[in-house]
Amino acid sequence: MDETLTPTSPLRLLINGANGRMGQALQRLAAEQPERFVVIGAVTRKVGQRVIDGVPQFASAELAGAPECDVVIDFSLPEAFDAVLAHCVEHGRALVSGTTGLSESQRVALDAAGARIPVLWASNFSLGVAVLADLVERAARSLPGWDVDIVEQHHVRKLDAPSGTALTLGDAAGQGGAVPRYASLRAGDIVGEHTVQFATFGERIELTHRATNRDIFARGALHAAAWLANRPPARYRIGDLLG
Ligand SMILES: NC(=O)C1=CN([C@@H]2O[C@H](COP(=O)(O)OP(=O)(O)OC[C@H]3O[C@@H](n4cnc5c(N)ncnc54)[C@H](OP(=O)(O)O)[C@@H]3O)[C@@H](O)[C@H]2O)C=CC1
Ligand SMILES: O=C(O)C1=N[C@H](C(=O)O)C[C@H](O)C1
Repeated sequence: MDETLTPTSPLRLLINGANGRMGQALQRLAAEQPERFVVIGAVTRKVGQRVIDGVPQFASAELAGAPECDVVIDFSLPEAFDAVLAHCVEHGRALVSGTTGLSESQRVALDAAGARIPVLWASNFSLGVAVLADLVERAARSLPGWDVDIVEQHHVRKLDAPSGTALTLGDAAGQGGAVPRYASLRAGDIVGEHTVQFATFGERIELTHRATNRDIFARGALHAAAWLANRPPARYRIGDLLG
């Protein structure tokens, strides 16, 4: 029988931070593709608010009681991260996380979890930023001695600064030998803008990514979940997903 014709069940997702901006976008986009995804649980501190039809809700404090799923998707805050990571490790569940502002010890725990579960964390799930990071590394390598500055702009409700993406772009510049500086602006409803500026006497290069809709991040995370399900335990990165 042609395996491409074998019907497959939709991927069962548990969403952590379900009432947040990203949590809501994830549930809406998953519901638009019922043949690919089913949200079997929304984990939230606010059970009963912004209920999405047919999605069972679970209190954040009772994460342990959440049902069996294929992948947990977490877009929350550092305060909520330890519990969701521990839950995934304890129950052997694959984890996709985009939560930024993690501490050094949380990053160490994330890396260590890769020995037990498939886990993919990324500061930015857009294709454009993945390409930008590559361009930044190449530019930094080609422009030794230039000043490298990263300017990020986000909506006023964003709590962490510099953004996770800015730090990722800074790491890319660092791979190319630069020592970047950061500037952060919080204004209005800006979804996310990152400029990496390379400057020297008499000339300047600016590489900019502008996100105009956070659905790009949610789509990327759903794509990552489908990719991660059933992979062996490891600490995966966005580059693994993109090839
Ligand atoms: N990697 C990427 O591509 C992207 C990453 N992000 C990151 O994702 C995260 C979420 O962003 P966004 O959705 O805009 O933020 P929101 O503030 O809208 O949502 C965060 C949610 O996390 C949950 N939460 C917060 N504190 C706690 C806590 N102490 N215990 C349990 N749950 C908690 C809440 O869910 P509830 O209300 O349901 O309880 C809250 O609504 C941020 O770290 C942001 O930087 C954002 C966009 C893209
Ligand atoms: O909080 C946000 O909104 C975003 N956070 C991520 C980050 O910290 O880089 C990704 C994106 O820029 C939106």
